[in-house]
This record gives sequence, C-alpha cells and structure tokens, in this order.
Amino acid sequence: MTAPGTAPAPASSSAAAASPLALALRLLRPFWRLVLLSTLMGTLGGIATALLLAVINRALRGEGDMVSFAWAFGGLCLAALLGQGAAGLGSAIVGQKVVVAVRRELVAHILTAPIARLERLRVHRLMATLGGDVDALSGFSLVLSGLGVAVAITCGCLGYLVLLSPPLFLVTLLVLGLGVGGHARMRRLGQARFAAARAAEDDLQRHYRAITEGAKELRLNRPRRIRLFHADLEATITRIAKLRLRGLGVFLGANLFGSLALFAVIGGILLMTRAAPEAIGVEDVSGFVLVLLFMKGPMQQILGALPSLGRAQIALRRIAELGAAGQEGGDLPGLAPGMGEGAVPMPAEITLEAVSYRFPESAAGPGFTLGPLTLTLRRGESVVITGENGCGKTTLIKLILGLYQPTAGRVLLDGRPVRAGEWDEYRQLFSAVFADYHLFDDGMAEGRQAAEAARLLDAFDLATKTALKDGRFTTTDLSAGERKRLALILLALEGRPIVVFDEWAAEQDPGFRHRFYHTVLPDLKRQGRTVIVVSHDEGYFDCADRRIVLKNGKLAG
Ligand SMILES: Nc1ncnc2c1ncn2[C@@H]1O[C@H](COP(=O)(O)OP(=O)(O)OP(=O)(O)O)[C@@H](O)[C@H]1O
Repeated sequence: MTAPGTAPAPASSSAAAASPLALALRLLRPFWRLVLLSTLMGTLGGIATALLLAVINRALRGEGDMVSFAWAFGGLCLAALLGQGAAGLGSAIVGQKVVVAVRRELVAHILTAPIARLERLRVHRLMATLGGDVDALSGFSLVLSGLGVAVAITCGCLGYLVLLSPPLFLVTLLVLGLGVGGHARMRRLGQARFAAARAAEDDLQRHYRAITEGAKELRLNRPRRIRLFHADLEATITRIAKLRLRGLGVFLGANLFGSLALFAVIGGILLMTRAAPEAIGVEDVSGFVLVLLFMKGPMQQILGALPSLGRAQIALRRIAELGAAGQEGGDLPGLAPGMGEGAVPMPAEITLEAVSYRFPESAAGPGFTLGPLTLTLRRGESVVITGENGCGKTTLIKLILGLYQPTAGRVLLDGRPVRAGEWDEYRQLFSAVFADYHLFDDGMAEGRQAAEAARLLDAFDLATKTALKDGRFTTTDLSAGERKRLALILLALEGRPIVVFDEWAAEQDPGFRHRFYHTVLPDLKRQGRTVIVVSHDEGYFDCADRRIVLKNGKLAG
C-alpha cells in the first residue's frame, strides 16, 4: 500500500458532469475524428443528393445530352450512396461507443461514489438509470445514423433550393421556420410528459424490488400482495404507459404540423405561380416542388427521431445527476488493474479525533448525530462496541472503516490525518462482515491460501458443503448461519490488518457463537490483527481487551 498522502489519483474532468449537454459533449469528445469524418461524409452525401436532384431537374426540362446525363446521374448516385452509407456507419459506431462509455462510466461512478451518497440515491433509482436510461440512450444511438444522413440530405436540398430560386427559398424558409417554431413548442409539451414517465420509472423499479426481494413475505400476506399488484404496480405501469402515449401523441401532432408546413409551402408556391405566372418560371417551380417533395422523406425521418432524442435527453440528465455524485479522488479512482494487490502495512494506531457524523433531518427521518467522540484503536487489540439499538454502532464502524467521512473532526493514521483522496487507500486496511453483508465467492488464490481455506472450512463445519475450486467456492447456496461462517473464512483469508464484525454471531448457534468469541477472535489477535466486534452478546464481552459503549450517539461512561 502506498502511504496515504502519496497516492491521490489525478483530478478528473469527469468527476462531476454538470449538464446533459456538457455530458454529451464530453462523451463525444474522444471520438471527434469519427464524428468529423461521418459529418463530412454525410455532407458529401447531402451535396451529391442535391446535385442529383439538379441533374434530374435538368433532364426533366430536356436540357443536356443523354451521355453526360448518364455519367452525372451514375456518378452522383454513387457519391450520394457512399456518403450516406459512410455517415450512417460512422454515426452508428459513435452511438455504440458512447453507450459503452456511458455504461462503463456509470458503473465506475457507482463503484467510487461516496457510500453515503449511494445510500441516499437508493438502489431502485440506480437500477432505473443503469437499465432504463442507458437503454433510452442505446435506442437513440440506433436512430442516430439515419438521423445524421437525413439532416445532411435536408441541408443539401435546402442548399439546392437557394440556387434554384432565392425568392422562393425565402418564402419556403419563412413557412418552414414557422412550422419548426410551432413544432418546437409542441415538442416541449411532449418532452414534459416523457420526463414525468421517466420519474415514474423510479417507482416502478422500487416495486420491482419489492416483488423480487419480498417474494416470500408477499406469498404470506395476500392483502399486501393484492395492494402491491393493483395499487402500486398496475397503477404505475398504466401511468407510465399513459404518459408515454400522451407524449408520443404530442410528438405525432408536432410532426403532422411540420408536414403541414411543407404542404403549405408547396400549395402556396403553386398558387403564387398561378397568380403571377410571368414573375415565377414554371420550370423553376416544378424543380422546387420536386425537391420539396423529395425532402419530405428525410424531414419526416428527423421528426420521427425526435421522441427518441427526447427520451435520450432525459436519460442524459439522469445519468449526469448520478455522475454528479462525485468521487473520492479523480478519474476512476481505485479501478486501475493491479491496484491494491500489494501487502498492506499495519498502522500502530488509528485515532478518531473529535469526530462526528450527521444524518440530516429529512422527509424520510428525524436525523441522527453520532459524536463528537474521540477514540483510539491500537495494533493487535480487540474491541467490542456495544449499546442499544439505534445508538450509532454501525455508523461508528462505517466511520472507522472510512466508508463515511466525518462531518467534523479528523481520522488520524499513526498521528497523521487522512486527507481527501486518501480514503480508498485507508480502507484497504480493513476487512469487514457487515450485518447486511454481500458474500463474494471469488478472488481466492490457489496454493497456500487453498490449504488454509480447506483448514478453515473444516474448522467451521463447511468442508462437506463447499470447497475452493479455481479460485472460487463451489457453492454459496447455504443456510444463513453457514453463509455467515463462509464470510468469516473469506475475511480471515484476506489477511487485512484490521477486521470488523457487525453482529456476526447473531445467526450462529451457541456452539459457533462460543467458538467465535473464544477461538476465532483470539486467533485473529494472535496473528497481530486488530479486531473490532459490534455485539449485543453480553456474556462474551470479557473476550475483548476493551469495551466501547455508545448511548444516543455518544460514548458512555
Ligand atoms: N442512511 C441513513 N440515513 C438516515 N439516518 C440513518 C441512516 N442510517 C442510520 N440512520 C439513523 O442513525 C441512527 C443510528 O443507526 P445505526 O445503524 O448506526 O445504529 P445501531 O446502533 O447500529 O443499531 P442496531 O443495534 O439496531 O444495529 C438510527 O437512529 C438510524 O435511524
């Protein structure tokens, strides 16, 4: 381990994404060459399409000879297809690369964001972003290629219209401008419906968690099951569908309005031609109408892609919000391959100096403050932390473990304060089995560690249930007490200098409970490790060197 203070990760621009636009630009920046190339190819395709229309128009007027028409037609067809194809492929690649970058970055954010922030965000909201928002972005990336080509063709056509007749172009621009303005207003309405539907997705994820994690309880409690099904799930699902439908309806109306503007231009120009045939050449008008009708396809493609763009914008906002969770030390701190594999030196002591930690009062609860308190944990000692339910024991160990950073006071490692950017290094000193622990079954080395694992499995009556094979346990489908014993074995194998148990013995039968306090803890201590145990087992408090009693968030006695 590098000593705290010497290994802060570099500061990063990705630490906090400010807005969806900033996020989109940042995501596109690494692929700017490809973006530029597809834009150029799209422009080439658009210009070739416009020229193709000019050639067709000339041919319809009977201008030019057959041979030059055939060459120009063939060459421009090829250029248009090539440009469109290359632009489509380029934007499809960029789209997928962006989705990969977003997925990677989101996962990295979750792995590195402060625990307190993740606890506030709640799992169901994280899942909604990891699933729905990334899917929305992915969906948009699929229409992106067609959209790019459609924009290029539309621009090429508009360019040709200017050449064909500047006055008619101005009229077209005016009417289309009105159409676009009206469309934008309606689109905002549709966007608001999509945003409301997205907010309801968070609720849906919460209900999904309830039906999967609470499956057993729901089988037992019919009224709750019926309530969850009808009042929560069905209602939320229907609400989302209604909001989406209303959003899509508005978008559809907006698109029809856009098409109406195009028809209005065509109708208006034809009427003007009839009214003043001498002022506007009939051939110009037929060319104009031909181009406008041709433009309708790409324009509708653009309008059709807007709902998808709308959802992607909302998704980007959510992703940016999650990104703003902040990290503890820069660009993907603590995620570089090979990091943290070295031996971790043992500190002589860790001191919490006048620390406090505050859960602010909120709609969800009255708030709670731990501390201010001062305590020192020394190398090789065993400490039991005890106190009534809700007095702050788990909060205290989260502070000791560096999972929460104190709202006031300092944590000192051998007398030196742990500074911002050093917490991830600091946390590598510890192994812990939390009350709500997750059992990871992999990452075991073979050889000496395998022999030690076999010995421990035997000692904890698990040798007949599971075994270490290819660096992971063959099964973790065990009883609650057995799983917790396996978690203890993993902790022992990790070899970290400080080990923390949050009410480990709660599920164990008297025999294992006795063995935990009288054999496991002394063994860990003999290895020179510091042992911290959160416990309500009064009969075993004497097994530890020292007892820390908490009362209402303060040290008692
Ligand atoms: N994430 C949180 N947000 C807001 N308040 C919290 C949060 N976690 C805990 N609290 C509050 O902080 C107080 C202390 O909680 P903590 O889990 O540290 O208690 P504890 O002593 O470990 O309790 P127990 O013996 O029941 O495990 C509780 O009153 C709880 O309501």
